Amino acid sequence: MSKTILQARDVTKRFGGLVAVNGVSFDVTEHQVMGIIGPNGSGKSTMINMISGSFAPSAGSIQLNGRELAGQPAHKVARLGVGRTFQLVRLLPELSVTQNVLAGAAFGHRRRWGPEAERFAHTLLDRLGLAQVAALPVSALTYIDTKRVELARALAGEPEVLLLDEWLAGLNPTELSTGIDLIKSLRDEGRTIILVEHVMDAIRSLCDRCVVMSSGTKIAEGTPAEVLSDREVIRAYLGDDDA
Ligand SMILES: Nc1ncnc2c1ncn2[C@@H]1O[C@H](COP(=O)(O)OP(=O)(O)OP(=O)(O)O)[C@@H](O)[C@H]1O
Repeated sequence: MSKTILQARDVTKRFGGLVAVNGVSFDVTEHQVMGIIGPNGSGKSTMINMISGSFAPSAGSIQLNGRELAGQPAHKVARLGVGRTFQLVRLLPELSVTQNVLAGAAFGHRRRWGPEAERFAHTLLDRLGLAQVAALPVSALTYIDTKRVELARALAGEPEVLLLDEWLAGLNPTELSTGIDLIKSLRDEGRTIILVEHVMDAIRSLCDRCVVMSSGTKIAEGTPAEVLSDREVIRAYLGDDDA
């Protein structure tokens, strides 16, 4: 049986009177790609932000390999083994691609500095198709390349779990198929990934399992085929009249 890497139990987040995430539980096993899907405002990003330590849960537990993440600050969570990309790219635009990736290596799960970090960064840049632009400032890159750098920065810390928050958003159809292939190649390497995504083709082709959220609550969990044919899920996406 596969080993559970991340365990979320009864996780709740309140913003004042609003319950953005309401008692959500799920497990992610080693080498699994878990999708968190649901309509706009259903609590997906809030869930990711709690796993990565950007927000402390109001209640519940999130464990990585048995260690509690809930309430830990983001830099500690990164050290413990959670790497992430952001919905809106967060890089240091004036620094070069390589320097951004080195920052990821220094502050990630397995700390690396100096020549060792440089070697590792260059391997990653090659791997992600960024070797040609390694010396350029991030501000000079195309949009998909900034997304690649975000991924390289997250991978440079060698996370045990990689969180992708709408990494494919904003890509044109050609870039989208390149982006899906890139995430597929990460999956094929055996990485453990949690991704929030709206692109259904990506969910179908990338995810082993999905958690579906609606109004902060988990309404379904299963393979993409199972959840996308679930009546309650269809109702949540399309509204009552269409279900
Ligand atoms: N920092 C915050 N303060 C107050 N309310 C927030 C905050 N962050 C999120 N919310 C609210 O929590 C709810 C869930 O938002 P969240 O961004 O998690 O949804 P989502 O499923 O990721 O949406 P989308 O698909 O549009 O990105 C929304 O009602 C949102 O307005």
